Amino acid sequence: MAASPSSTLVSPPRVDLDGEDTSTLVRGTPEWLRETLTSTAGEMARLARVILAMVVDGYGLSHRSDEIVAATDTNFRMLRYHNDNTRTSSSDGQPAVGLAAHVDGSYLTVLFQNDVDGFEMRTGDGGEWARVHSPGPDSLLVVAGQPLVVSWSNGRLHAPVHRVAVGGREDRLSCGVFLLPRRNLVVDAPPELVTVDAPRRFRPFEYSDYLRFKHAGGNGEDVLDRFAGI
Ligand SMILES: O=C(O)CCC(=O)C(=O)O
Ligand SMILES: [Fe+2]
Repeated sequence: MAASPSSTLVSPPRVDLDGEDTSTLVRGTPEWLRETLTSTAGEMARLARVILAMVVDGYGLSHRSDEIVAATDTNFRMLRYHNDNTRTSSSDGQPAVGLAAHVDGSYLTVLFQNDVDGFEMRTGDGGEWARVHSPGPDSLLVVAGQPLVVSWSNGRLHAPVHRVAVGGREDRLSCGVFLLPRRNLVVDAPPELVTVDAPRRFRPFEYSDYLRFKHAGGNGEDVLDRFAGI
């Protein structure tokens, strides 16, 4: 059996960067770190919005990008995966897992990590796990989430199943900005992306309803199809 995620994952509450109070981000941390975290999180959120606008533009919908980007929220999360050499792998040969396999419920997620790899994506439909090696400290990883698959690509983009494997010599540290549709936004494919050759793949839904369903219905790749697939 792989180790339970909760035994290795230190997950502070997510922080709403667009809300009034970001103090929970850094409660009890020194001023210099507070400033670093706040500005890092803010820049990552800005980048996430630029990338969303690029995706929207890329589908020929640049006239909509301001409106789409304005209807987003972000939150920031810091994660520490404790090194534990005793659990390098489980009895079935699988690596110990620090964060269980899931798909993201954000439009997109921008991740930054220290030099301890562990992020893995499942290739194709239920295929092998592939380790994503960080090319260096100047790099960020961008992961598409399910709302992006629905609304800004009508199924053309893929939201990968991913997880974090642990077992190295040092702790893995990562932080991520999650760019989310506003809770009451209706997530839907724009008419421009629905054609005879590419019929509508998902029914429109309110984002908060999707989140509720996802939290109750698990993290599997099929959540979106079960919830809104046509
Ligand atoms: O910590 C990581 O590298 C991945 C985190 C992640 O996938 C998530 O929080 O959704
Ligand atoms: Fe994720």
